[in-house]
Amino acid sequence: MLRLGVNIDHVATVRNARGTPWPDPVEAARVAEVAGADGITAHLREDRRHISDDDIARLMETLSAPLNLEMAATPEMQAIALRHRPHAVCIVPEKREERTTEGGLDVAGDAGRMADFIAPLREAGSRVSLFIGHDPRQIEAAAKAGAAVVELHTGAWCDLGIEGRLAEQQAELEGLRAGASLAAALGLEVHAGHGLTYQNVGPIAAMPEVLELNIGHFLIGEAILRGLGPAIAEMRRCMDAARGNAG
Ligand SMILES: CC(=O)[C@@H](O)[C@H](O)COP(=O)(O)O
Ligand SMILES: NCC(=O)COP(=O)(O)O
Repeated sequence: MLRLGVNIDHVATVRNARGTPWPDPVEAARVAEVAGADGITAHLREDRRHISDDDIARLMETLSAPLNLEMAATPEMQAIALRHRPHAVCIVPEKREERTTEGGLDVAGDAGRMADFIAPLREAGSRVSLFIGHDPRQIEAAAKAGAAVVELHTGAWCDLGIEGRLAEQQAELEGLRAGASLAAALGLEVHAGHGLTYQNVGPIAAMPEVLELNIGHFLIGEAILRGLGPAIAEMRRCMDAARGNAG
């Protein structure tokens, strides 16, 4: 079964554009759960541009589905994760000036620090995931650092499709396939996400090693047009069709 984690960050983006309490990402999480999301993902950025500390506290209080807290590898974020002990913590690279998460973590170049950062989170009971590209060096380093999961960054695959660079997109897909297979062989659970849409989710969902997709920006955009529940149902249909278990 391929799980769908719904990322609610950009409900908070709309809320924060006006400084009102609405739309509430926690209410969006509740709607997503009812619509069949297997989990909720929220990225608490250091600059708090969308999800806030209070959102994380309320998600922890009210959510039945597992929460996947995305965060940078900083002492501040580690303390927040240790206080809340979410089901999963996904460590992502973060740059203040970026529009969205660019590339994956450099685990190989920072192996000791990453292992030290992961250990207390794991001891606190959170499943630790590292958001990385498909470079074999990074996957091997993630396994050595003690991660339970790797989430493969699908952003480049998605962007190459938008730009019509189809040969390069195919090469990127081959890299993701090889990465998924290596990660599973090393005993890591494999997730994928970033930039996924109804149109491009198929080849990623079809990879047998991938057990979870985290999808946000596109789904929240679709929710404006057709409602969050129907948008999630359509994404689930696309995922199931690609996985070969369409009803
Ligand atoms: C880590 C990741 O891929 C997503 O959580 C994404 O970062 C959503 O947040 P932004 O759109 O602010 O990058
Ligand atoms: N980790 C990826 C994620 O949570 C959602 O990314 P996006 O669909 O908002 O690009």
